[in-house]
Amino acid sequence: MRYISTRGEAPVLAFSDALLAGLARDGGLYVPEAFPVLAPQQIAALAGHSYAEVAGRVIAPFLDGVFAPAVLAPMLEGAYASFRHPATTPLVQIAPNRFVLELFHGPTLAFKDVAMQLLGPMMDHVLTQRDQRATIVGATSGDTGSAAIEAFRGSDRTDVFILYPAGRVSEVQRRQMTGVPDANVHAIAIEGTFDDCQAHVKALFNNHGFRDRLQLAGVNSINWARIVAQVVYYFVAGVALGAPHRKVSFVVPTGNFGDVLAGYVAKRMGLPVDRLVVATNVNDILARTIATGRYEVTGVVPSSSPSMDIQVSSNFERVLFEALDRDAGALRGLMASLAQSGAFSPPNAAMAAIRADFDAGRADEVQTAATIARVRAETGYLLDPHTAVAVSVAERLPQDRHVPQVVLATAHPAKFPDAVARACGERPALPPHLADLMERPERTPTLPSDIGAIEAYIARHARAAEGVA
Ligand SMILES: Cc1ncc(COP(=O)(O)O)c(C=O)c1O
Ligand SMILES: N[C@@H](CCOP(=O)(O)O)C(=O)O
Repeated sequence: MRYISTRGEAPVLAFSDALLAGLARDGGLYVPEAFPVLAPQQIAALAGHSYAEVAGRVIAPFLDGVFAPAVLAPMLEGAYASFRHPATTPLVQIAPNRFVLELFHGPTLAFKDVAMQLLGPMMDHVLTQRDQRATIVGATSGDTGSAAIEAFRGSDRTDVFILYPAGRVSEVQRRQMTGVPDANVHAIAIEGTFDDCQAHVKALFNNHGFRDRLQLAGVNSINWARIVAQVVYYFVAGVALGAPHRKVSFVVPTGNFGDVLAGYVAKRMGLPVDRLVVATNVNDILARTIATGRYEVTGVVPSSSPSMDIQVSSNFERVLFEALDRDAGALRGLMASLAQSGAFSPPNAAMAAIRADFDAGRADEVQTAATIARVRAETGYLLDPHTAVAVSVAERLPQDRHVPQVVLATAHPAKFPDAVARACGERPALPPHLADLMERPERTPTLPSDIGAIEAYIARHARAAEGVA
């Protein structure tokens, strides 16, 4: 399996290079040359296996044989041993034919751990083989940052620089990043929005001199390995609910489009997915695009689901590439229009292709809070605000009673205690391993939203340019 850029002008890479590359050198995103397909018998045979075993079978076709089976199996076992639930990502029924897929049992209480706990050892393995260091740069609206820090803290091969929007993540999210003492971890507050942070990360990759000197690597969902690792839980949930013999729909709280893209990849790989529902908060660029056919960036509005306070949605580029029949030139045109005017309109045929797989909806702040309160009162289940956005959207869509609907529960409610308390009067407690989080000393510089200042900070603190000691 080789990896090509959505913009068609970057080198074709093997998996191990795509793993370390982050953004492609032409500004595009890496995708596999073709999607591997699992036959119905192979999908049926996933039933009854552990999460790590299913992961091995789903991920293997993407890996180019980079990891020998004797390396990959323990890597996967180790990654998912850090989860606090024996099923890793359990399904919980909350209504007739509606389930939540709990993705938050990892160390930092959000779905990002599912991929990041694997990305850490994968990168470490490749860097060790090459006797190389990397400088990891990432942007976060709250969850990617803590998951990446947890996965890479203390590593001698990597320094981690995470840009987060000052004052726009929850206190728990901030402290999970800033309360980590390891010297290779740098959580940097940026005076701007998540979109600013993400634009800066892309600018760092697009500065090829800086990128090569610091050996930059990315852990956002621009990294294809993040997407692949997330494909696994769609198979796990689908098989548990009857796939390949029965279709399943997924409702996905969405910001950067990485998670729902993983569902699309699962479908392309043969999982019988009926609908993929993109659920947004008031930052609804994706819901608007799917409704109107025009992708138009507006300002980011802070919400009670801050991890989805995103307007420039990176991975939409990957699905657009597919919808354009992989016409990289046409994609470059749309991206040039985005850069120039903050908007583009895909051709009608591309929008029709997108709508063939995706539905979309939005939930505002009142709907989100009301959903948390009502679901708690009616079922006893406590939703986090991101999951509540998706449940609210799911409840307002027509549902096929023959198709089970899975809502992805992307975060533990204890990450957002203030928003949950405002909604239903209860303040969820952090699990024991984070019980002292609020007392841990914080370490976080604040920088202006300025690429020069960010580059200078990273260059001063990264060890990659020095080589391996
Ligand atoms: C809790 C939570 N839910 C949903 C999302 C949206 O996921 P994606 O950006 O993959 O669309 C995020 C951030 O990515 C998140 O942290
Ligand atoms: N919601 C994310 C934003 C970054 O998304 P990613 O999937 O591209 O890493 C966050 O919580 O940081």
